[in-house]
Amino acid sequence: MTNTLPLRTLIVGGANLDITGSCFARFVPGDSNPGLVKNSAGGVGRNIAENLQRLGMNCSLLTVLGDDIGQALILRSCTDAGVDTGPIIVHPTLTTGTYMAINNQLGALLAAIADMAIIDTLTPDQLALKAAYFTQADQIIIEANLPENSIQWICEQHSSKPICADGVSAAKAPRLRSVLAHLDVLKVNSEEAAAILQETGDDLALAKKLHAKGVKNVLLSQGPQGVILHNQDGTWYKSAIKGDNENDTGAGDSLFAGFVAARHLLKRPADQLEFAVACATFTLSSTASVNPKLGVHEIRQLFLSHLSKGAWCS
Ligand SMILES: Nc1ncnc2c1ncn2[C@@H]1O[C@H](COP(=O)(O)OP(=O)(O)OP(=O)(O)O)[C@@H](O)[C@H]1O
Ligand SMILES: O=c1[nH]cc([C@@H]2O[C@H](CO)[C@@H](O)[C@H]2O)c(=O)[nH]1
Repeated sequence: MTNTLPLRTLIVGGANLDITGSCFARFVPGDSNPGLVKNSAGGVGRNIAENLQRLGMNCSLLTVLGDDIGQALILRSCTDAGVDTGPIIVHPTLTTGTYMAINNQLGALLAAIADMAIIDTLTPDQLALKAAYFTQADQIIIEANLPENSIQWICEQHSSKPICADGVSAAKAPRLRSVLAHLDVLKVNSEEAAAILQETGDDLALAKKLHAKGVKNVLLSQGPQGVILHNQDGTWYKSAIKGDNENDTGAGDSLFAGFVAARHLLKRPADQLEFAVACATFTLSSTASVNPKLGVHEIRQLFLSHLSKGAWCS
């Protein structure tokens, strides 16, 4: 099997400096907790780009960075992975997006703050300056960090290309509400699905409603429970894999990227979902927001050795 997917993918979205503090012992609110604080490159769009590139796709990242230390870290992370940074815009005064997360001693998120004012400058006018990257792309990935009018602009201008989207957070996911009918794949968790639909319900019911609103493939992640895929051909479930959980951050981004890549690597939806879950598990075992050791070969060896050769596309 070849591990190179020739598809040129343009990812438009956020890039952050992730500052993650993990407690050594039980978290005590209102006090200083001994622990480990780590900086890593993050942001949903950037994470997806790095994951996809490491899985063999040909990725360009369109985001906006400040002229600061975050820029250097993020550019290096992309370059190390092989992501094309050509479309990236540098803003002269605003600070690079920053995400500050506090994890408990098991690596699970307790609270986080996302300071991403800079991404509001990624307006349709700015995106239009990068027209060549949109034209060259075989598929486009967007996420809900983007301003709503930019999301709409991309979906209207490039409706002939497959567009996949990530809901990011319950606060931002509603920005995707008006473009659901344009989406080939939408990755959400339960809270994001409910926020888009403005109603609650069980996860399968939410996934079905998003599909009824025009999303072709709904990927609804359920944390430690696993994930649901729903499309016109049916519904698939995959349980999460229990493993060493170093850091929750980025598992969903890796799941999404794993699924997008797996659709070109594996024939059956059940296997594609299994590949995606394996990517999420692999990320959870890393202290960074993306596991730098990710690769198709690694996922295949560690998690999918039971699949026959015929399950793979080539
Ligand atoms: N505690 C866990 N144990 C095992 N697997 C997990 C755990 N938490 C998450 N996962 C895996 O990661 C996937 C994505 O997790 P989750 O549903 O929390 O995504 P998310 O809400 O988008 O998270 P994030 O915003 O941190 O990326 C799940 O579908 C599951 O496969
Ligand atoms: O509003 C946001 N919160 C968090 C993130 C990023 O999510 C990643 C984890 O899924 C993490 O890297 C953070 O920067 C974002 O891009 N926007």
